[in-house]
Amino acid sequence: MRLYNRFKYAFMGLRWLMQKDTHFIVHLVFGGLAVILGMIVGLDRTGWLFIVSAVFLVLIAEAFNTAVEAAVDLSTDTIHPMAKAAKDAGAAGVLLSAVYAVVIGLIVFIPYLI
Ligand SMILES: Nc1ncnc2c1ncn2[C@@H]1O[C@H](COP(=O)(O)OP(=O)(O)OP(=O)(O)O)[C@@H](O)[C@H]1O
Repeated sequence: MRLYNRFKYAFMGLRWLMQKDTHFIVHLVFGGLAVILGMIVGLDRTGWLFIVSAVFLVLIAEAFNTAVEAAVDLSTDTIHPMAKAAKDAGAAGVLLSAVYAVVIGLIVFIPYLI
């Protein structure tokens, strides 16, 4: 696939996530709030590295989880243990990334806020 097409389809995926996946929007809003808070408290270089990494990790996990959900829904419309396992594992990935982001947020921001 040509480089141009790869970017084109990736941006189509981003647009789809922003139109159809409310969880992705919620993560985007929280990520934006973390960035605004970072600007307000004047994060140092290391703080920005961790905050930006945590924000992107959550967005990436949500994007892959949504892809798994779409693929599962396409593959079956019946109740199946493997469909449940795939969706639950995807949700677990998002949960782990969100817990990581909260822990990083607390470690980075608490010293600035006290
Ligand atoms: N085909 C299926 N077979 C068995 N269990 C399923 C199936 N589809 C969904 N589930 C179960 O229901 C849960 C919720 O599924 P659902 O498709 O509503 O995803 P979701 O996490 O609510 O995502 P969204 O709200 O973005 O659609 C899954 O985590 C899984 O445990």
